Amino acid sequence: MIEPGSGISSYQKSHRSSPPQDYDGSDVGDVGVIIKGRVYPYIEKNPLDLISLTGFALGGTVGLSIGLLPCSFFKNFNIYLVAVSVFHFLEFYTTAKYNPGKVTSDSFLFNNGKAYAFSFVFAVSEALLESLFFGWKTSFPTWYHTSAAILGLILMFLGQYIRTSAMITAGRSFSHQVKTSQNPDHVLITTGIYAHLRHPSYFGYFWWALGTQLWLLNPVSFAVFAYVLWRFFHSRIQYEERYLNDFFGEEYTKYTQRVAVGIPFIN
Ligand SMILES: C[S@@+](CC[C@H](N)C(=O)[O-])C[C@H]1O[C@@H](n2cnc3c(N)ncnc32)[C@H](O)[C@@H]1O
Repeated sequence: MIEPGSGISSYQKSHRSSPPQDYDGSDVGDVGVIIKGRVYPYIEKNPLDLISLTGFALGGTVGLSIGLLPCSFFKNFNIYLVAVSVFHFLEFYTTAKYNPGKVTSDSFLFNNGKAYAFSFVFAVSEALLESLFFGWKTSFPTWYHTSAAILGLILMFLGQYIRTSAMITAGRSFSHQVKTSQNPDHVLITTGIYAHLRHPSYFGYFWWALGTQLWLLNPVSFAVFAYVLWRFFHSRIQYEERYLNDFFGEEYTKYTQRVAVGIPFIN
């Protein structure tokens, strides 16, 4: 897990003996270093062998899922695997490009807790089991099966777009872990997608995840995801906003009065 900033820079922590002359000593956040005025990822938290293998596995999953589409009996499942792979790839890529001081191998967001892994296995199991036993899953017999799948696909595109836009807009103020102490480079973001949604990356993920279950025509997982994700984001937003109020005071309070969250029943 990423440690919160503690006043002494990550570079100083890891290179206590002799920093190079072009190191300007600034604390850029959690794990990055500044060399010649540019922020670089901290190498010890970015094992290149693991990162390249993860990239290969994600690319391989996309390639295989698309390549096997013609002989797949449940094509929505192949597209689902593509969407999940693209999601995990974009988590790392966007952090690496727009927030390099905080990128680590955890930025792929695979180590996201037991509940996350369990919900993936649950959704995949439901999709595959039902597709074996229920014809409606693969043949879309009525307009509402087709409409649910199309709505799911739209939510997946929209949710992914909004989540990635949020990470790009927030830049160095974004972190996968909620900050409980303010880093020197943490500024309040209220522009771009944050002018329309108060927690766009949560909004994006919430609707993306529900979209995947509509696309898979997974009624049980859809209900479970809706309940679990709503509860998770409800408490996470309350927790996160306590610290944002501490960091930014009245400016943040005014922002919360002006901009909504966009997840039902979360104010
Ligand atoms: C996983 S990011 C999620 C950001 C935001 N909740 C969202 O959904 O787009 C969590 C970090 O973002 C920071 N954060 C949330 N909203 C912010 C804002 N409007 N400006 C700056 N930082 C923000 C929090 O302090 C937290 O450490």
